[in-house]
Amino acid sequence: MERKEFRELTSVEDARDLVESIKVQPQITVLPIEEAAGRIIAEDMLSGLDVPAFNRSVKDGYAVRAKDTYQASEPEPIELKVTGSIPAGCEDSFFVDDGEAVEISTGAPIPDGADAVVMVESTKQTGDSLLIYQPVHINENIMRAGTDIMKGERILRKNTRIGSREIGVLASIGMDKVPVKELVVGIISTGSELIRPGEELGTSKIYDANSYAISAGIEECGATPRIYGIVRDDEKLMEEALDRAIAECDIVLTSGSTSAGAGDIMYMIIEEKGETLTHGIAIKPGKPVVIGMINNVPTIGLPGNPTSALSIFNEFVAPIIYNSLGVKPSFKTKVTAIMGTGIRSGGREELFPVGVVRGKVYPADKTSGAITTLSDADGIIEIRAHTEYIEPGSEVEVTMFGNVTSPDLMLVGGQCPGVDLLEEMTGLNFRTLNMGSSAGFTAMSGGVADIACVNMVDADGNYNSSVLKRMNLEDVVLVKGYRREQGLIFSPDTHVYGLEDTINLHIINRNRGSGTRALLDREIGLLAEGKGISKTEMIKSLKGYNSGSKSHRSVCDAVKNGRVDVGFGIKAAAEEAGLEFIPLAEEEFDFVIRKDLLEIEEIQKFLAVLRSEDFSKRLPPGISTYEMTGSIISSF
Ligand SMILES: Nc1nc2c(c(=O)[nH]1)N[C@H]1C(S)=C(S)[C@@H](COP(=O)(O)OP(=O)(O)OC[C@H]3O[C@@H](n4cnc5c(N)ncnc54)[C@H](O)[C@@H]3O)O[C@H]1N2
Ligand code: MOO
Repeated sequence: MERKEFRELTSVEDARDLVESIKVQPQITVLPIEEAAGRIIAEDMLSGLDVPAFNRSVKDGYAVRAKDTYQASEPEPIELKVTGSIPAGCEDSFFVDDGEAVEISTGAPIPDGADAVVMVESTKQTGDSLLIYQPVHINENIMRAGTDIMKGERILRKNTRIGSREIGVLASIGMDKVPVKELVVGIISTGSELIRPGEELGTSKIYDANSYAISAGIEECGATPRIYGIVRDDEKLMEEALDRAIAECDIVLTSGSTSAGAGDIMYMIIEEKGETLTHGIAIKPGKPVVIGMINNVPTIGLPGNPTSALSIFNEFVAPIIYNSLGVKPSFKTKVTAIMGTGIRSGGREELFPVGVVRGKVYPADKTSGAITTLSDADGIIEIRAHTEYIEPGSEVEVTMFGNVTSPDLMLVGGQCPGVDLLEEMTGLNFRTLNMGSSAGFTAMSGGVADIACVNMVDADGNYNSSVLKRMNLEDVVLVKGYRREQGLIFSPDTHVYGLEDTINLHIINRNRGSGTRALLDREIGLLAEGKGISKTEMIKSLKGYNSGSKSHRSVCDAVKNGRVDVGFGIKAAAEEAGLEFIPLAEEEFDFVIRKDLLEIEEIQKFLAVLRSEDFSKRLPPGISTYEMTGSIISSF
C-alpha cells in the first residue's frame, strides 16, 4: 500500500452519517451494585416490593387516634395515656386504643389502631400522662406503605445511565446485583516514543496520555475500557496487538500512526486486515483519523496528538458507543457568548477549544499536540469550513465541557510564585497561561487577557512601560507589582561567582519572549560592554544560550539533574529546589490590567491583596514588595 497523502478528505457530514450507521450489539452482565455506577441498565427495573414496606412515622412523637386530638388547643390540651414506646427497627407489635398514645421514633412502624402521629414539640409527658396541645388529622406524619414505590412499579427504564440517584433507588428495593450493558472498547497506543506513566522518562520519550484519557472517555460513555498498553512502531507487534484486541473487544481504538510519516503504518494494517471506511476527514483537529471494520469490529485509528485523539473520540467514537448502548448522548450545555478577540480559521471545519471568562470567549488553542489545549479550555466552538474570520464582539455558541468552573480572571504572561500566592489569597479562580511577558502584552492588545503578568526590561533598564508605549496600548493601566531577585542558579559543587564564570559552562536559558530571558540579554550586554567586546561575540561563548526552558522550575530541574551547569532565574525557585543562587539583578514584576475592569469585584480583590501587608509577609525569599507596589500608572 502506498503512503497516505491527504488529497481527498471525507466531509464532516458524510463522516457523521457513516458513524451513525455503525452499531454493535452489547452483552449483558450482572454487576454488584457497588460497581454499577456509570453503566447503562440493561432491563426495565420493576420493584418487587412496596417502599416503605410498612406504614411508618416520619416524625418523632406519639402515635394516636386522630379523633382523640381534635379538641386539643394551647390553652386546653387533651390528655392521653402512654402505653409504650416504639424505636425504629422495632419488630414488637403494639396497639393504640381510644384515649391511648404510644411514643414513636422517626422511621418506626405505626402501631395497629393508630392513624396519626403528634410531633413531640406539641406534647408534654409526665409519667404515663401525655398532654397534647395541637390536633392532628388522619394520616398526619405517616408515610403509608407503597407511597414511595409501589410493588410492580417500573422504577428505572432500560438504557438509563446509572448515577447516584439510580443507585439509591435500586438499593431501596433491595437489589444487590444489577444487569448492565457490557460494551468492551479496547485501546492500543502506538509509538516507540511512549512510556507508561510512573516509569522513568529518558530522553525523547513522552508519557502515554491517550490510553488513559480515551479510557476515561469510554467510561464516561458507559462502556468498559480495556487498555492494551503501548505498542512500538513495529508492524508485527502492532498486528499482534490488533488481533488480540479484535478478538476480545466490541470496538477497537488505536492511537497514533495514522498520518503520513514513515512509521505510520496502522492505517495500512487496518486496511489489510479488514476494510477502510474512511481515512481522512475534513476536520481540525484530527484530520488523519481512520474508520475501519475488521471482522465486524469497528476499528478506529485515532490520531496520536492528544487533543486530536480526544476531539475525534468525542465527535465520532462516542456516538458509536451511545448508539450501540441505546442511550442518548449526555446533555451538553450550550451557552451563547461574545468573542473577546478574533479567531482566524479556514479550510477544514474546526472544533476550536475556547475559554469562557465572564461571558467573553477567548481562544484556548495550544495546537492539537498539547494535552492542556483541552484541559485549559471550557468548551469548543464549531467553526464551519468556509468561515475565515470570527470578529471580536460577535456572538458564538459554545458547547461547554461537563463540570467546568469558569475562571474568575484570565492571566497571561510571566510565571511567578507571587501570582500563585495572589490566587490563593484572593480566593479567586485564576486561569493562568504562563507564556512569557511578550505573550502577556500581545494577549492584552488582543483583548484576550484580563491581566498580563510582565517583567520586560528595555535597554535603559525600564520595566514594562516602554513596551506599553511602543504597542500604543491605551485602554490599560500598569499596576506596579513587586521586585524579584534574578540570578544564577547552580549546584553546590559548581564554582560560579558571576556571569563571567559561565563562559564555557553549559547554561540553560528561558523561552524567547520571557522577561527573564530579556533580563539575561541585558546583563550579557553590560558584561560585553565592560570587556570591550560585542554582545554577539559574548553570546557565542555561552553554550546553551539558544535553549528555551518554559518555567523557572524546569530551569531548576535541568540544573538539578545535571543536564546543564547553570541556569538563570528567580531566587525563590532556586531555594525551593535546594540549589545555590547568586543575584545578578533585581527586576520589577508588574501587572497590566484592562481599564474597564478596574472597578469589578475580582480586580478590586486582586489589588487589595497585592497591597496588603499579609501578602508582603507571605512572599517567598527573593520576592519583595516596595513603595511602588499596587500603585497605578495610567500614562506611559
Ligand atoms: N506530512 C504530514 N504530516 C502530518 C500530517 C499530514 O497531513 N501530513 N498530519 C498531522 C496531523 S493533523 C496529525 S493529528 C498527526 C497525526 O499523527 P499520527 O496519528 O500518525 O500520530 P503519531 O505521529 O504517532 O503521533 C503524533 C504526535 O502525538 C504524540 N502521541 C502519539 N501517541 C500518544 C499518546 N498515546 N500519548 C501522548 N502523545 C502521543 C506523538 O508523540 C506525536 O508527537 O500527524 C501530523 N503530521
Ligand atoms: O488534525 Mo491534526 O489533529 O490537526 O493535529
